[in-house]
Amino acid sequence: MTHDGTRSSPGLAPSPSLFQDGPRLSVLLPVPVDAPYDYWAGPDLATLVPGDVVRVPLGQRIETGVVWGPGAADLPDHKLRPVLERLDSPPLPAPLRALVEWCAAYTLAPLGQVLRLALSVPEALDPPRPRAGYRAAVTDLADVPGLRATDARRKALAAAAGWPLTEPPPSAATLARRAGVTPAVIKGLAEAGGLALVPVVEEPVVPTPDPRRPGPLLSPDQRAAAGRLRAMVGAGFGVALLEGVTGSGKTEVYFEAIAETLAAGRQVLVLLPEIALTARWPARFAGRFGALPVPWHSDLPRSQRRDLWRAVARGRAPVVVGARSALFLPFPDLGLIIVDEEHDGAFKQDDGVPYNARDMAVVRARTGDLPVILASATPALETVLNARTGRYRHVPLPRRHGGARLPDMATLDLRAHPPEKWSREGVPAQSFLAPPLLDAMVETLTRGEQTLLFLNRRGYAPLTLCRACGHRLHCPHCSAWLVEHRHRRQLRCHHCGHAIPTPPRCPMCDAADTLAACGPGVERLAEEVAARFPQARTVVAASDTLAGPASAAEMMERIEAGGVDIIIGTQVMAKGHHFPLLTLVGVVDADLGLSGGDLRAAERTFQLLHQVAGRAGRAERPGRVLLQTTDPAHPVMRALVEGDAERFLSVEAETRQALTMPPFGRLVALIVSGRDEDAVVTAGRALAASAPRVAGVEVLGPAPAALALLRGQHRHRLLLKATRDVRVQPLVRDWLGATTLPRGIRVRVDVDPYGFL
Ligand SMILES: Nc1ncnc2c1ncn2[C@@H]1O[C@H](COP(=O)(O)OP(=O)(O)OP(=O)(O)O)[C@@H](O)[C@H]1O
Ligand SMILES: [Zn+2]
Repeated sequence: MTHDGTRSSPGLAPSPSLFQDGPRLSVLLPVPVDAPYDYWAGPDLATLVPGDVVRVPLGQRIETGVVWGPGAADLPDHKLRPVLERLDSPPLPAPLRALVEWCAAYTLAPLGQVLRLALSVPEALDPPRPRAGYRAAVTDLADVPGLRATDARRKALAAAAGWPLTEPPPSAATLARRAGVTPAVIKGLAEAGGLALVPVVEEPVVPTPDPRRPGPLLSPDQRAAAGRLRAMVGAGFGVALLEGVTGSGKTEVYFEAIAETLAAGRQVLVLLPEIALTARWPARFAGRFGALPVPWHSDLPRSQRRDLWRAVARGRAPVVVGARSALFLPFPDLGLIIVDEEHDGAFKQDDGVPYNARDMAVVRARTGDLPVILASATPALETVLNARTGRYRHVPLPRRHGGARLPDMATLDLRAHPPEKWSREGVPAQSFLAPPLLDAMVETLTRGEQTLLFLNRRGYAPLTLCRACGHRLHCPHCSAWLVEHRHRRQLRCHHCGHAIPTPPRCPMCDAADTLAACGPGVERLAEEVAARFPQARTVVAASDTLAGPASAAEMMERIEAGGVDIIIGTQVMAKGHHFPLLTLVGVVDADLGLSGGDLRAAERTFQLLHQVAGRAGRAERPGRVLLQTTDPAHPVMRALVEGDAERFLSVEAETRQALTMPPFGRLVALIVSGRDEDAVVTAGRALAASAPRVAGVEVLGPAPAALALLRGQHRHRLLLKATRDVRVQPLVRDWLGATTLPRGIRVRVDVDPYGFL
């Protein structure tokens, strides 16, 4: 992991005048190419500078690209094609171009493909299309020849004449509403010449947060932390790890650094995992600064993204809060980056360019010479080590705000306390809640407090099995079981989305009524809770049961206001939320994330469960957490119960060091995929045979990937493991460059792989 600020960044060297050697320059196109192409600028375009957005011919097409630098001169003059035009968009800022270069060099993705992340909304580069506005063309209707002065027309003209000059001329609909007439009246009057049609280019209105609004009174701990973060603003590149226990007020503290940056007139970027579902963050920000931040994520409508992209590029968006892709927005004057929940795996992008937004945020901070704050209650091991070695400033918040205590954690051994069946219409049904957890739920309900049952599994049951023949229903395109979603009466693949209606008979042996659900998902848990606590107000919160950000926010408000007794939730409930009445957290299957060969399985489970536990007892009432497990002695369970993150991380670090695993070593995964399994195996073996033989480098595999079949593609994996001093990128580049792949076979490179799918 190299998000440590040690490598030099390409592209930051001052670019010489582009036209030193004649009007030749290079243009990078957002297509999968490794380098920019040369073009000729012509006398009209002699003022082009790097970053300018231009249109150029490419083959038979016209493409939009970015002026990257002087030409490479590897093409004779007469073959050069001309730049067609420069678009009226601010140049892509130099620090962003440097990030694009860095990201491509690090991830080995084609340079043009990374540029595409920065030009994610191409229509934002087109000149904004004007809309029709109407203003009065006459002072009196009598001045319009041949027009009958009706009451409606009079009202329309009066409304247009009275429109404030400080505001853009209104649309037909707006003016009609103001005048109390139909839009047809407005249009008719315009045709007759009583109103003039004017083109109006409307800039989206981005509200301005006010940094001078007073924040809450900070505790001495918080004040000290905020002071250190404030001091970093304006002082150039620096990384701080803001490590605060759950409920310690990390958000309030980094808000102070945001205030400092805004007061200096610079922009702020806040990266959050799963933005759509943490809809409370913008409201909280607005509470502090009196205006909403600009949101950025893939669920926004395209037209809105176009407007926001433009606003950011023109420096008119003071604060952007977004998912990882917000990192590639063209901020002209970024002054601070915050990565909240920095340990979250959602910052790693798995398809397209496989980058980790947390690491790239550090790179962006360096290319822009600005500070970045990584906030977490359970920072990633690599971040902790960077803080320990002093590479990052460590800013701790050791206590919960307002004297709230951290919750009491205990394991609940499922072998000693097996769940007891409950009765569904007289038929015994399997239970997933052990008696001590049920007792705790009863106590909590009696006190009028809330329970969160945490189970990180969507749907009704993760596996459906035929009791007659033993057949397991799996996805035809993936090596994965189909997950039952009982509400929708479907079985779905959570990897490719394949869905079938729940079959009435076994598709293998055709027996009727033999298909049985195995294991719990949140829907199945909800069924048990409804039967055992019929009076309780229960909600299920999972990414597929929340209809969108608005309904998620509505549910969170209801929970906060005490309108819910029992919450059954997946990881969307794990972080960020602050529910004062929530005092009991039951983790239904604490062992769930620990199986599988994932390098970070233990670390991730620890982080996730710690986060979930942190939802309990955040206000006056103390909280309690019960972890249902079959292995209470597991180091993760012990670290959680003993509240000893430090020791857990030390053990984890020792283990990884012994195995030269990240962050003590480097990993690059190569996924070989194709429709024909034999061809995939052969290509995998050929790659292994030509693997680099260098000291400190080891190549493992090929072996079937954990998802050996995904969307109909067979997948085998090779893993290159190297000591930290090895620069893996040139090795992998040469290795793949020397290999010719048979048709239909693809190799996907993933530097610092996260998921081990
Ligand atoms: N100084 C303060 N004055 C008033 N309220 C505060 C103060 N500090 C924190 N709080 C409140 O305490 C709660 C927890 O704070 P916050 O959400 O910032 O903590 P956090 O460390 O980000 O929590 P987590 O990591 O668990 O999400 C919030 O409701 C916040 O408004
Ligand atoms: Zn599938």
